[in-house]
Amino acid sequence: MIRGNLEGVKKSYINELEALFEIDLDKNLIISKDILNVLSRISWELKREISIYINRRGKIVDIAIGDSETVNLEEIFEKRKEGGLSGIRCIHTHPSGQGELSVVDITALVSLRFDMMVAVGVNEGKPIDFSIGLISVIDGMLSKRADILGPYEAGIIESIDALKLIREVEEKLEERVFILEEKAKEKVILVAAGNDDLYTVEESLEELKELAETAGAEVVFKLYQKKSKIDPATYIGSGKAREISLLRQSLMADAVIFDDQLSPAQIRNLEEILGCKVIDRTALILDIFAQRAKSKEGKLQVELAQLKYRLPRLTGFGAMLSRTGGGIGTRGPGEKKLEIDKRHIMRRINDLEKELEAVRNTRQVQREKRLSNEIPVVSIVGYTNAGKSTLRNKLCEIAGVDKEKVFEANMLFATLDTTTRLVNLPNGKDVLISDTVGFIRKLPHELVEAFKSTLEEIIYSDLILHVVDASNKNAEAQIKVVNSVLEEIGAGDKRKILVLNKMDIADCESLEILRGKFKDVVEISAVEGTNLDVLLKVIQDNVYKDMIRAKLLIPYSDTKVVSYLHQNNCIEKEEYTEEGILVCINTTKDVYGRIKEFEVE
Ligand SMILES: Nc1nc2c(ncn2[C@@H]2O[C@H](COP(=O)(O)OP(=O)(O)OP(=O)(O)O)[C@@H](O)[C@H]2O)c(=O)[nH]1
Ligand SMILES: [Mg+2]
Repeated sequence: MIRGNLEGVKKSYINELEALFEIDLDKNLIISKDILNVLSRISWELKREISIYINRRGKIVDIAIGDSETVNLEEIFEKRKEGGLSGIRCIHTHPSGQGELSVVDITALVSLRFDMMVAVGVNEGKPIDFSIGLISVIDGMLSKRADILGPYEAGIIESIDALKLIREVEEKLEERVFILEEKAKEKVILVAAGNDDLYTVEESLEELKELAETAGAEVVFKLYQKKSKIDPATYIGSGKAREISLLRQSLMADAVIFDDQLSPAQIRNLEEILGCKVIDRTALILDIFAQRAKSKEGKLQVELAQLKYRLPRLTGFGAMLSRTGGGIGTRGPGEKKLEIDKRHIMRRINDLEKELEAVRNTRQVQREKRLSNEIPVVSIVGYTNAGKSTLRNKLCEIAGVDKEKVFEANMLFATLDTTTRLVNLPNGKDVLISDTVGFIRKLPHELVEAFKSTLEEIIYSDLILHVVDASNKNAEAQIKVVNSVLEEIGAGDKRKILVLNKMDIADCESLEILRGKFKDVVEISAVEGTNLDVLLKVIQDNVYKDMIRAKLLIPYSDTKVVSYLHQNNCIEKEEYTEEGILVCINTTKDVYGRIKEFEVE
């Protein structure tokens, strides 16, 4: 619909202007010459200004006849970032006038935060010249002033890259907009598609909602499409995408989050259609990890994963958004901003890999030291929020040798760094218990890869405690996910104990089902400390399963061996005789293997 002062305007002109809505402009152009010619001719005939409003995708969103003051512009605006540009540019004619911006034009520009304001001088029905106004950025914020380019000759209008000019403004804004976004929660729409697998689509969306909220977003709508075939271009069908686009505008959402990993092309296409930031499940999880990572190693790993994820996605619109977007899906580790230059990124990836390699070597050394101590290592693994950290802390509380606590919280991925503590078993022997990062369905491959050095701890452990939130209705599916991640990292064959946690709040029915499906489970409540003595005993039985009892005679020239045995806490009796020290030990195969030459009957 054409708006404004239509009094006495011939129907043919209206029709001609209306036909312009059908044209898809090159989004980089301020406006095409063809359209400008039409506007100039009609404007000249009517002796009235004509304004045309174009969004970032090159779509004409409104056309108005008369002064810009006579139309309500607010209605056509897309909701954009607080403190940022509106996403709409305005091009208007000055019939029998100059292509210069008037005070009214500049006021409209700064108060409505247009991407740009362009005035075109028209004479004898033809465009003559034009000027461009862009809001000046002062101290990282949009000011009340404008920078004016031109006037230029109308003929060159197609040679100017409009998006480039807009981006330059936004780049200067970047920091401020980022801060503003951190305060205001981003409104997001969640979308899932596909068939039910382990989870139903609804359950999957529920989990995505928790993830989105963990990342700091506000979910304004959830929708799903049950579909067996995924559209290679747009993931969901393009009709559905257009539907979401309208929904997004009416709900004023800032981003749409998809419950899957999307290809770079899918993200680009969806951003085009939806006109907003598109975040996939991987980017979302990476974002949460970026917020959580505390240790140097954790940060390095997350940054590496993010860069590897972003590298193939740094083109076109996406690249621009990743610079100006801020907020969910684009947060970097720490305060650091990601650079868009691919070469920079490759270099950074290279450096990170080297740094991580060094960290990995240190871990290796620590591990070897630990192995030579022969203290068995027990890794606690499980789905995120299963209660791993709570259990580790509780075990330390009742049997710990050192007491430093691990962060536990009712949120996803509270723990990112593996932490290891010494716990004393009922038989007086020690085990090292390490808490690990939680697993999740569709764990991004980039993360598994980057977190290898942390996850390697699991491969080298003697026993795995697989903690399950028995109160979660998806417990069984979560068990499967954890098992498949364990397979993926090469820990599939490790000795495992299934620990059903949160017995205090689990309902009987689902417990029965779990008990029926999985044998040899230990049922506990980490919070209430129920059955932890049983768990410790089970750990002991497993870790010290292949214990060997032996009697040794160690000559006084080899007292080092005795200290070694002491270190490993395996001496049951010690007696000083004339020939040497007589000791009875109860120990693991490994320790036994090292000292068996001293065995006596
Ligand atoms: N009712 C009940 N709540 C529990 C129990 N164990 C843990 N929780 C709660 O579950 C939430 C998650 O506990 P965490 O120990 O942080 O879980 P986690 O597995 O370490 O989670 P991530 O580190 O995020 O992967 C917390 O709010 C705990 O208080 C339990 O036995 N019963
Ligand atoms: Mg934890």
